[in-house]
Amino acid sequence: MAQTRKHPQFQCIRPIVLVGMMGAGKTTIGRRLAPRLGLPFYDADAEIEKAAGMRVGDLFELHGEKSFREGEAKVMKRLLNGPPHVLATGGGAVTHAATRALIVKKAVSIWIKADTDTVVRRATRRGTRPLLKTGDPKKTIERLLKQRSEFYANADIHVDSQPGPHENTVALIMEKLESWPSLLIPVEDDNS
Ligand SMILES: Nc1ncnc2c1ncn2[C@@H]1O[C@H](COP(=O)(O)OP(=O)(O)O)[C@@H](O)[C@H]1O
Ligand SMILES: O=C(O)C1=C[C@@H](OP(=O)(O)O)[C@@H](O)[C@H](O)C1
Ligand SMILES: [Mg+2]
Repeated sequence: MAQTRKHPQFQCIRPIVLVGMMGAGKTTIGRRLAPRLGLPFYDADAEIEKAAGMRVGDLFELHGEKSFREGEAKVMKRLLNGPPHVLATGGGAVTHAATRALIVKKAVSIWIKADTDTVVRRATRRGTRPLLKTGDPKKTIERLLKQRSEFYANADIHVDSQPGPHENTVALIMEKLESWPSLLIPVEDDNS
């Protein structure tokens, strides 16, 4: 569900897209970042689930990864062609060439990074990631990271997932966005 809070000091004029591996914290951090920017929050997986009327795991099981990727690309296109927002992508969204091009054209992208063991621990916690249900999760993560690193590395901003409260990672991202040219535009204070 989209969440907005008005920010009195600036308007963020481009979508902010979070990329990175499963378990890096895109959904968790994105949800907290959006109100700081006065933007609505969207999670690509949640949007796919809404459109398909089923959970990501069931989509993979019933229709396969290819069909999921098609749905994911459609959702990314719809959101990125809309007004500014914070968008947490699924870890594999960047494997789609048109999606990558759209991110470059429309958004400021942020790669949330975490080491492999951290990613494995976090991503396997709830058993909701179909790609980690079979085989050795660590080997799967290492393989996917090899395939995807060059795409993640193309992100405009790189941020290491911070230890401690989520707010630490949000604060680091805010710092970087504040110095990103022509992104946060000052707005008039109505009361002045
Ligand atoms: N900086 C962090 N420190 C500790 N735990 C985190 C951090 N970021 C995310 N998590 C936890 O890791 C798990 C996966 O996070 P999630 O936001 O779903 O990742 P993603 O969307 O990138 O797959 C969640 O349980 C979340 O609370
Ligand atoms: O890395 C991937 O291919 C996937 C990541 C998941 O999202 P998160 O990155 O939010 O876990 C979800 O889209 C699906 O399970 C596939
Ligand atoms: Mg997520």
